[in-house]
Amino acid sequence: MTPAEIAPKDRLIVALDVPSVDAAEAMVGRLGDSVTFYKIGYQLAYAGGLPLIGKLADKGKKIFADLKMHDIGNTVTRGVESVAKLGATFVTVHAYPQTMKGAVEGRGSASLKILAVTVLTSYNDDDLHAAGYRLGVSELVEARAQQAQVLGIDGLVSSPEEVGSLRKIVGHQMRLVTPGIRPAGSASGDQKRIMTPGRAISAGADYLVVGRPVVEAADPKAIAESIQAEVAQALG
Ligand SMILES: O=c1ccn([C@@H]2O[C@H](COP(=O)(O)O)[C@@H](O)[C@H]2O)c(=O)[nH]1
Repeated sequence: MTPAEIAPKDRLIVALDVPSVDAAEAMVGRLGDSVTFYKIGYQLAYAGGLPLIGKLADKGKKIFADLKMHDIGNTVTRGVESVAKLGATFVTVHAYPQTMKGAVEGRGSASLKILAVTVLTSYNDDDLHAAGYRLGVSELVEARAQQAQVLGIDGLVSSPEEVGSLRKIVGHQMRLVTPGIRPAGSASGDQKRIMTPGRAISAGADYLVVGRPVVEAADPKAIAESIQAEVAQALG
């Protein structure tokens, strides 16, 4: 599927950042047919949420397993081989060369797509320097994107702020998936590189990941639908 063929509604990925499988199933029930794509990350995965991948996939939903793997190459390869059997559409690894190489090997010819997390959206230049990096956010994101492309990674996770420069590097061959999305007026929380849904799509993002603004809303379905409407408007 080319990016242009992705329906506006399918571009919203709701992060099921909730404490239990029961809470996740209740949220999916409240969102109903409005939301087609879900992300399962640390909070739910470590609360027994991995079997939900197959369960939701059987109901026609797409699942992004945001496991952010990072280990020695062989362990990543074997981990990705296991995830490939769960029914997820995307899985994340951190964008380190050995890790990405191991992940591509583990994916083999499976339909699972590997996304490399470039620089977490809660980081700015100061955070990177404090962690011992010489490069700033934009330089590190670009360097990692180039490595990811050479290694055969399917897509990149970055903030929407980097999407314009990433498109110039990777063209339309790789999916660009952006957390750090905040509808106008919503709290940024710990996110430091943020954008509204409409601006992120106009910048060239393929998918938007939204957690707290949806799952902590009084009416999650209404917020999800308003984000999808903003996406559709930005796509024209
Ligand atoms: O760089 C990254 C990579 C992953 N995430 C994940 O996305 C969601 C965002 O949730 P919000 O509540 O909308 O901030 C969350 O699950 C993160 O683990 C990210 O934010 N940044």
